[in-house]
Amino acid sequence: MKRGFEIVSKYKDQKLTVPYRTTVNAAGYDFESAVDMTIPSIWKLNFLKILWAIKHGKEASPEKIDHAKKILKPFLIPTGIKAYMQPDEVLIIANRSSNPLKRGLAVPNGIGVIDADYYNNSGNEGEIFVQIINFGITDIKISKGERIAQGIFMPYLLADQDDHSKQKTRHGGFGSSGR
Ligand SMILES: O=c1ccn([C@H]2C[C@H](O)[C@@H](COP(=O)(O)OP(=O)(O)OP(=O)(O)O)O2)c(=O)[nH]1
Ligand SMILES: [Mg+2]
Repeated sequence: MKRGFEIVSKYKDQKLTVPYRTTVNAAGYDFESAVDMTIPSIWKLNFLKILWAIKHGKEASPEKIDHAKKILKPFLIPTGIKAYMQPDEVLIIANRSSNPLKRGLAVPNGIGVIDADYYNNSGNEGEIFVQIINFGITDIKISKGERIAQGIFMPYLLADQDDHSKQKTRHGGFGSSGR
């Protein structure tokens, strides 16, 4: 077992498909969305943010601010997939090139870096999410089973100055190691 994909336990009975390549020499394994979801247009989201700020201004309570942050956050599409690989390998998540052209969907982090130690981490079992922003003017519906991004396994190199004392055990993703 060198590298590959598994379905995370939360989705085990939901008939998900593990990522697959669609042509003989494709570098990327296509990932499908694990859920139906709508990605609202960023224009609409920003408009809502402005309305919200005008309404609540500085007087908003911390609870209200938390609520607003929740509904206005960038969208993470769950894939229900985790990836195992060798310790000196990484899985790069890249957008499909058709997404910006046809649907106005971009990956705001440019590429996603899925670390080998993300697999089976204690926080979220290593579920891979695709961060997506809809820069178009209409909301976009994503259906369960629709291909949304692709993952490419790569080897990575260490620097001469690599400092073990800075390295902790991973317990999640998306800022789990702090700011
Ligand atoms: O598009 C992405 C990018 C990252 N991740 C997961 C896997 C990765 O191993 C982990 C951490 O990613 P990264 O190091 O890029 O983010 P961070 O903001 O530095 O978070 P952390 O503090 O958890 O390292 O989040 C995803 O599921 N999808
Ligand atoms: Mg990190």
